[in-house]
Amino acid sequence: MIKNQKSTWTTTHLGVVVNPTSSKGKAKKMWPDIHKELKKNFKKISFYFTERKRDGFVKSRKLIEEGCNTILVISGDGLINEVANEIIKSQKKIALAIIPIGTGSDTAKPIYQSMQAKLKIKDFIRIIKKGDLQVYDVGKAKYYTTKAMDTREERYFVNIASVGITALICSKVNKSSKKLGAWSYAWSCCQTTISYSFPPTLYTIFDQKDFPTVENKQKGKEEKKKEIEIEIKKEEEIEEEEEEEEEEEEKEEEEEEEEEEKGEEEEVEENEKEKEKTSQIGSHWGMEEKYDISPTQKKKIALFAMGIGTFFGGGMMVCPKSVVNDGYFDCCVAPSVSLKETIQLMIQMRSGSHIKSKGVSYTRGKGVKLELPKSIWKLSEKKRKRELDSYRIELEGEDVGFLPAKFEVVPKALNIIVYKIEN
Ligand SMILES: Nc1ncnc2c1ncn2[C@@H]1O[C@H](COP(=O)(O)OP(=O)(O)OP(=O)(O)O)[C@@H](O)[C@H]1O
Repeated sequence: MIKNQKSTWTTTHLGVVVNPTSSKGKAKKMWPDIHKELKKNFKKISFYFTERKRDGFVKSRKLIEEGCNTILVISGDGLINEVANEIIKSQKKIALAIIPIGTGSDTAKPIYQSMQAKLKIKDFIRIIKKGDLQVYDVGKAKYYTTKAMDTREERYFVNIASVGITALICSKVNKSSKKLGAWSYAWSCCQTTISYSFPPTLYTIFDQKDFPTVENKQKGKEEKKKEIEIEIKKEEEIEEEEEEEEEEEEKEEEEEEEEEEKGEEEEVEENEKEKEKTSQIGSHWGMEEKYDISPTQKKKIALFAMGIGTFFGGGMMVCPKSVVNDGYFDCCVAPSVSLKETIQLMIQMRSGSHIKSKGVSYTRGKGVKLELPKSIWKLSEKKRKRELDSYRIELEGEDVGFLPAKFEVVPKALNIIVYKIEN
């Protein structure tokens, strides 16, 4: 959903970034026709083709330096994210325009949702020239880029960030050739759902604001707090049991392989040191001082999604109530359930009806902190790295890193040229 906050924008110098590999080369094929139309409508145009992954950052920086006041992305969600990051970082008023030619193209869906017919190149160019500008909030994510947790990165997102099964699916889709187009998601979805381990995750929502549902109104604040406390206790009991099991497993392994024993002990010591390092960083996220904190919850989750926008995974309405400039993330937390229920949940996501399902929590917040359970540090490095696959983060469909991580809303940070129904 988009709340009306529009102004009109005149493009004086148009910059264009094209991903020639997007949607199996569709953007490259369409470029000569698009370029011809652009030349008819804009006096000054600069354009670049991206040559490799992350090249969108470099090419959009060049366009900003050349003085473009609108940058048009001809591609899918991944390149939109790269260009949006450079526009935000430049702190200049530069409009983002999109011709969505991606496998998923989820970011652009709400922008063009009110259009009934399939858009033609001429339609997109007319929209860009008309320049109806919509101000958007963006999310700012900070996370580890490696499983070794030696490097961190900060990156903005315009649409959705998620952790859990979806992030693992994204990593698999992006490693695949995407030959199957939209079916790539479905195929990786099936493979991942069958093997996913639903690890316990700690999450804290800052400045939480629940949606005014009948259920939420009836529950007093105290009652809710009690519920959470009970839940945390239950989860702690589960984790204690799991820890015991893991310890037993480790012991067995140690007995079997005396050689490995020494190495493992050293590793655990190393892990403890790393844990200290990581949790120290975790305690200095700088969120606690800034916002009201809701109690940290520990749950085995299938998914935690934060949305400025609505869609992910090639058309799934994971955050159906999101408003792009209300200053909040919509936060959707789906619990760990059976394989059958997980598939049902994914089907419901196509219409957004999953938010009414039992166990799904749907709320809003200005910030989110997601952390690893302590038990992960008791695992050997090999096992821990394997387990970290379930703690991946995806932004705009790009598999970018791992927990622990923090996410904050940056209000009204980006201007996008959108479609507007003509009166
Ligand atoms: N020339 C290139 N060669 C290889 N990868 C590229 C190239 N240009 C861009 N990329 C990378 O391709 C990835 C996917 O791009 P993009 O998201 O735009 O297309 P898509 O995957 O078809 O669409 P969607 O994300 O909507 O499914 C991005 O990570 C981007 O950095």
